[in-house]
Amino acid sequence: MSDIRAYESSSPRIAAGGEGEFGDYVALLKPRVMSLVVFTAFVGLYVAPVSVNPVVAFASVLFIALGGGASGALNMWYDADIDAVMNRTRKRPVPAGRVSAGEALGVGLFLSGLAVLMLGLAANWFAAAFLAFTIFFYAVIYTVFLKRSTPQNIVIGGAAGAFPPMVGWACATGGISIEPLLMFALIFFWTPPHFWALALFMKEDYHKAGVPMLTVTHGRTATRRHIFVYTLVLAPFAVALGLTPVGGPLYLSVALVLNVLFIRGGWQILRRTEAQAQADDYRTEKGFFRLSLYYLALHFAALALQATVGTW
Ligand code: HEM
Ligand SMILES: CC(C)=CCC/C(C)=C/CC/C(C)=C/COP(=O)(O)OP(=O)(O)O
Repeated sequence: MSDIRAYESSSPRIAAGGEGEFGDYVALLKPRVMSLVVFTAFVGLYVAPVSVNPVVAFASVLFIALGGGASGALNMWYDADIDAVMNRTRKRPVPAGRVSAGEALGVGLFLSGLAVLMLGLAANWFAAAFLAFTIFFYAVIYTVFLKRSTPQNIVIGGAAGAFPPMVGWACATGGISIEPLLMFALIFFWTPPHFWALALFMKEDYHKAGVPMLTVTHGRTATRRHIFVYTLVLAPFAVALGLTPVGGPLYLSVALVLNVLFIRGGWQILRRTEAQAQADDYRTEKGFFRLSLYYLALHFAALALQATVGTW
């Protein structure tokens, strides 16, 4: 029996079905995380060198958002057993018994199908197929296979979160080129420091749930080293994007400042001892996690602004 089915049958409220309210179904779609995913998809579409009918653009972003949300519901269906154990996630609708696992699966599958179909009709079938692949990557490759089996889970799984700007670009152009590939690289190499910073101050959660996050398998010192190395690997991709046709002086200046700050943050994380971190309740690590969110949002905001005022 899979973990999730074992969990469902041991939980009568879940097996019997929940009494979810509208807000619970919205929570299934992980709206806060997806907001940044959707923003990167929008920017991918917006900066593409093809003018898109505003209605088509709006519909495309809406259906990408729906697909992203659907993949979140599928993740919550499969991960209900893990989510029930971790403090951060135990109040989610499925582990808390407000929505049944079956319902989460149904919502996830239905919205995935709807989003892919509608994106195909609104934009093009290449973009729709790419969206379908992205949902599959997050809900199946990351959630089902990688998350529980390897500390490289989020490194490889991070690709799912890095695809949306490519999907956005594909909506506008019907294809892919170097600019969306660099946007992909920007998110792909950003994800490990983003997540491992959080894992540093939430290690107990993952340990309890038996999820092989790097902090659990290799310890915090190794995780600190990994974070710093990724900030170094990330910077050239972020800056290189500014040298492509979607770049310009504004983006480049923002990227330079953000990458200096991010590398400095990674360096501070590296230099900290566990005793120091515990003494101030992981203040630096929490600050670095917050910085990671600004880092990505501001890169994409700068790209959009650059496209508005004019690129190279
Ligand atoms: C495999 C890749 C990733 C992992 C494992 C990961 C993990 C996490 C976790 C565990 C949180 C904690 C807070 C929460 O539950 O809300 C979080 C927060 C967040 N993540 Fe990620 N993340 C990943 C990729 C991404 C990507 C690609 C984006 C956007 C492009 C993103 C955007 C966010 C945002 C905006 C938050 C803050 C949510 C809030 O306000 O609470 N993450 N991430
Ligand atoms: C368009 C489309 C399909 C987008 C998908 C984008 C995507 C995969 C974003 C990654 C999101 C994310 C928060 C992963 C968290 O890992 P987790 O699920 O292990 O986190 P948890 O512990 O909070 O459940």
